[in-house]
Amino acid sequence: MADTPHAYPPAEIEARLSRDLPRWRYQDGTLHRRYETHGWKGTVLVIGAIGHLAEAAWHHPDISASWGWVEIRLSTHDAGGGITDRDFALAAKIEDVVGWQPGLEGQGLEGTPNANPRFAYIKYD
Ligand SMILES: C[C@H](O)[C@H](O)[C@H]1CNC2=NC(N)=NC(=O)C2=N1
Repeated sequence: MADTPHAYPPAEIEARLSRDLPRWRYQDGTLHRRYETHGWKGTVLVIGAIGHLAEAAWHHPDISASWGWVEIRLSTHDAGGGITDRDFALAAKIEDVVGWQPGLEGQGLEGTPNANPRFAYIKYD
């Protein structure tokens, strides 16, 4: 049986979020993040991306969604619902991938033409 991962106390969770994941919140015992989108297509694409990351990580968030938003809640079942390194690691990867704007990185990728409502799909915050 794999060791039970260490669960952090609230004060450490808050400090780590403030330092590393400022757009995430410690809410109802979970690491919580809300992403806004321009509509259903964007919402489904974001869910799909997070779904892949979760399966690759073998660590799965609770996901809720509607037309223009996706909410993520992370905790570790194997630690009785506590917040562990697994949650912070997956949250960081999700934030990197969903928030990725290659058009701002000057590496040759144009990025989504967000100024055009026909193509914009994530509301970057
Ligand atoms: C049954 C148990 O959920 C699984 O073994 C794995 C996969 N995904 C998981 N996801 C989350 N959030 N916590 C876990 O402890 C976990 N464990």
